[in-house]
Amino acid sequence: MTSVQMSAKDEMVEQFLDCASRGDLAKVSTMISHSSQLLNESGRQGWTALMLAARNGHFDVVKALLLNGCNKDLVNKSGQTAHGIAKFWGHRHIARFLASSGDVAHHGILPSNKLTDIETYFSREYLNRMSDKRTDSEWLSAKQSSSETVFIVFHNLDPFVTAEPEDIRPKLKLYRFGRDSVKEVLHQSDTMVIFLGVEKQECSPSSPGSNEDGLIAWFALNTKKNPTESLKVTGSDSFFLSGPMPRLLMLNEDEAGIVAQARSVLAWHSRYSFCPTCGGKTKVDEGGYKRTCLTEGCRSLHGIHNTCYPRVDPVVIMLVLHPDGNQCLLGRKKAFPPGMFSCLAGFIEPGETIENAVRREVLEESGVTVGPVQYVSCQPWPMPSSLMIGCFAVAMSTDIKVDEIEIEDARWFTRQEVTDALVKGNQAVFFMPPRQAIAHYLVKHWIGINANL
Ligand SMILES: NC(=O)C1=CN([C@@H]2O[C@H](COP(=O)(O)OP(=O)(O)OC[C@H]3O[C@@H](n4cnc5c(N)ncnc54)[C@H](O)[C@@H]3O)[C@@H](O)[C@H]2O)C=CC1
Ligand SMILES: [Mg+2]
Ligand SMILES: [Mg+2]
Ligand SMILES: [Mg+2]
Ligand SMILES: [Zn+2]
Repeated sequence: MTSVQMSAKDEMVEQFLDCASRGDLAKVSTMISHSSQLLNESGRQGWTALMLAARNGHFDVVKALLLNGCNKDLVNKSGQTAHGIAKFWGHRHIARFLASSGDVAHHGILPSNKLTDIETYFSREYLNRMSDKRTDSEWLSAKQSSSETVFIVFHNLDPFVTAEPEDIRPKLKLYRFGRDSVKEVLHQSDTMVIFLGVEKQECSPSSPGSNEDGLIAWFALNTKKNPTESLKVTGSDSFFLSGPMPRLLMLNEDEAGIVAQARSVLAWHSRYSFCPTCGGKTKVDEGGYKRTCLTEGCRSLHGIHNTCYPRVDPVVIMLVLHPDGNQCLLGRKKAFPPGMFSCLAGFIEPGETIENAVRREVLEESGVTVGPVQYVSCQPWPMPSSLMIGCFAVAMSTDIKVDEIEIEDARWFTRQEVTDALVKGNQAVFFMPPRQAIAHYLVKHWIGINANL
């Protein structure tokens, strides 16, 4: 190696150590991404970047260095580790972090990556959406007139259901109408009709000859006026499932997914009557999955516009885990029923990754800094059209400062406390959202109870 190369390397190490010492996280991260060998380099007196960052209280830099795999056990010429240095200079969080869980990703704070398949309520796909058929208007109208087609009916976005008395836990079933029972409603001018899909072959073995392709199509209708009088209903215990939440959580699991799909699309139609680009009238296309502007020359008619398609709002919902691995962070929104605590959550903003949304929302709502984020599972939430993205997140700081506008209280709860809340129900000091909510799944998964139970 020539002396020029040597000095270039020395210069880079010096620059790297200087950035760590000053807490320049952006520069440190860029330099590591170019040369990970820098991580364990040392300068004067054997001080590494980790020691310098720990000395000067730069938590973010310490975190980044560790997450990138630097060795936290190195000692300088005075025999000090980064942990000893942080402790000596009074940076409590850093010392605690370095001591107990410095190498967070590998110290078992996050449950193992090997997740059993978590199937959340609203996520089961009972139907095959057959999106390729949405543009086949002939096929769609043939299916609408088929006697085997199933229609489900909503009134102001509330599904028409029937009680299943034979079940131990009372569950509601969607009332499945035939073509003739909804004929009148289908022809009313305020009725919105959308195509949902066809029954998967394994749940409806085709009976040859009964109809052309043997596929049983499902459609959903929504009306503004109460259509009860025009519907032909047999049996007595059937009704529109109206009232406050958690009414939609009372459906059987197979059909909850159908309602998630239908209700979100129907809610979109009920809210986006006019073209968001020009304010003009629109027509419904593609089996209800598109609204096309009727104004000639409207910009929304060229290219793909998200104003024309049903919306989905991504939300992060996260169980924040304490660096000690034994506590999790739960909070209370003012609107929650007294005594209920849940995971923190928030809408993902434009141009934001899932991980950054988790970090931002947790910091905004609780003042806690988050490091590693791990995706766990997700859940469609059709009130009206969120996708709840469930994650675990490891806390890098533990002091709580709630934002007070959104969250009225946030606390660390031990494994034992959340286990009691899930198992003991009313006798526990607090309670969690019902088992159908993804917050419940996340907590169960963390404490190692089968989340699908
Ligand atoms: N199942 C559970 O345990 C929990 C579920 N949630 C759900 O997660 C969702 C998001 O949580 P939040 O804490 O309310 O979010 P958040 O923390 O982002 O705050 C909500 C505020 O964000 C703004 N906002 C930004 N984008 C929005 C959008 N697309 N739609 C509506 N408001 C938007 C509004 O000002 C709103 O008041 C809500 O639908 C909530 O019901 C929230 C907490 C716990
Ligand atoms: Mg929130
Ligand atoms: Mg928020
Ligand atoms: Mg927000
Ligand atoms: Zn338009």
